[in-house]
Amino acid sequence: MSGAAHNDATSPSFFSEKSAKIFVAGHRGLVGSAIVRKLQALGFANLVFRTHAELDLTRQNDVESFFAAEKPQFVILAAAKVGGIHANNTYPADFIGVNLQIQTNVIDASYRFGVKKLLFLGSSCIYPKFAPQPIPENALLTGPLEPTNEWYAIAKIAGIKMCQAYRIQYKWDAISGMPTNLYGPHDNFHPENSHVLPALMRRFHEAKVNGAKEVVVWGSGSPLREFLHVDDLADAVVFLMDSYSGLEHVNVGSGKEVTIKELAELVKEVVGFQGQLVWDSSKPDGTPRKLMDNSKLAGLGWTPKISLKDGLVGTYNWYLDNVKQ
Ligand SMILES: NC(=O)C1=CN([C@@H]2O[C@H](COP(=O)(O)OP(=O)(O)OC[C@H]3O[C@@H](n4cnc5c(N)ncnc54)[C@H](OP(=O)(O)O)[C@@H]3O)[C@@H](O)[C@H]2O)C=CC1
Ligand SMILES: C[C@H]1O[C@H](OP(=O)(O)OP(=O)(O)OC[C@H]2O[C@@H](n3cnc4c(=O)[nH]c(N)nc43)[C@H](O)[C@@H]2O)[C@@H](O)[C@@H](O)C1=O
Repeated sequence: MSGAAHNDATSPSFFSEKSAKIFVAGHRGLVGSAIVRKLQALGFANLVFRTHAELDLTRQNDVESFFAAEKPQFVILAAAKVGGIHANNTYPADFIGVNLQIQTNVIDASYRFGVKKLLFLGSSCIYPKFAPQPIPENALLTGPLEPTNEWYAIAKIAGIKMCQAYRIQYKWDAISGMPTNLYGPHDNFHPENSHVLPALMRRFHEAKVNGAKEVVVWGSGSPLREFLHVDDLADAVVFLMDSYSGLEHVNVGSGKEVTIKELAELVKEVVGFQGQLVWDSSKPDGTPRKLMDNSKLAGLGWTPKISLKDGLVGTYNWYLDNVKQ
């Protein structure tokens, strides 16, 4: 599917609108907080936020009242029900239901209350479990999904399609970015419900301070994952807000993959844990590989900057300053 045929729904340069009102939904999360840092660093001075407690985005009437009162000009949708493989597998109703509600309410209200441009965030899990590697954007809907995250993936696919439908029917500038696995400051370090990287960072840190000899790591260690620092993702998001107005979603990745075993060894080294890894094969591996084809974004002129090693060191320093007890 080509975006070019529907490139008629465009906005003036995002970067030239530094005083425009921008709603960053999910501004306290991993991604939302990085986008806020990036926008502030670029000089955007009219950002609007609501915490989950102030505005539950699953509540349609409250979302509409917010848009009617605030009338944002741009929306970056980084609010979602998010979690790692265990959370996705354990709470399927939340992952499909909450995400469909949030994105439907925010996308529809954005259109109806005059937002110029919206960016929706999906995830690399939208692609079939056995998609060609690296995965091009047009692999979407070409095969069965990975069962551990199909509920979340279906919601995210619906979000992409809703943006496309509003773009086609209303000539409205809604775009979608598909990030790979992310990490960085303000990640969720929950022992069970988080993603692998923060989970291991916490587990190795706690083992180091408690003098434990072993740390348990889930699965076989053989799955491959592509990791991108969230500050690179935020840079890509503002780049897309400025440079892209197409129908098709855009992959956002680092282009580099590691096995979970290699990741575990790297996190162990950064944290300084001296003991052994023990593999818990009762836990699911999930999809075997999901390296994204980033050539579309590279062709538009964007590439990532932060290496996994540098990103891990920075994230561990942030963890030491902000999370550990
Ligand atoms: N983390 C990752 O590896 C990846 C993330 N993404 C995408 O990036 C986006 C952001 O993810 P990430 O930052 O990691 O997630 P986080 O869980 O860190 O942040 C999500 C944010 O959404 C808010 N939120 C959740 N539910 C509601 C609600 N009902 N009403 C209002 N706010 C709500 C949360 O607030 P509260 O905590 O108070 O509930 C939180 O601030 C998501 O769309 C996700 O799919 C894509 C690929 C990978
Ligand atoms: C971003 C992405 O995130 C999720 O998909 P995932 O990539 O499978 O995510 P994950 O980070 O949880 O696991 C990656 C791998 O790592 C292994 N693993 C080892 N030890 C731990 C561990 O301690 N915790 C976790 N969570 N995983 C571990 C784990 O068994 C798996 O093989 C989706 O739900 C999906 O919806 C999505 O979009």
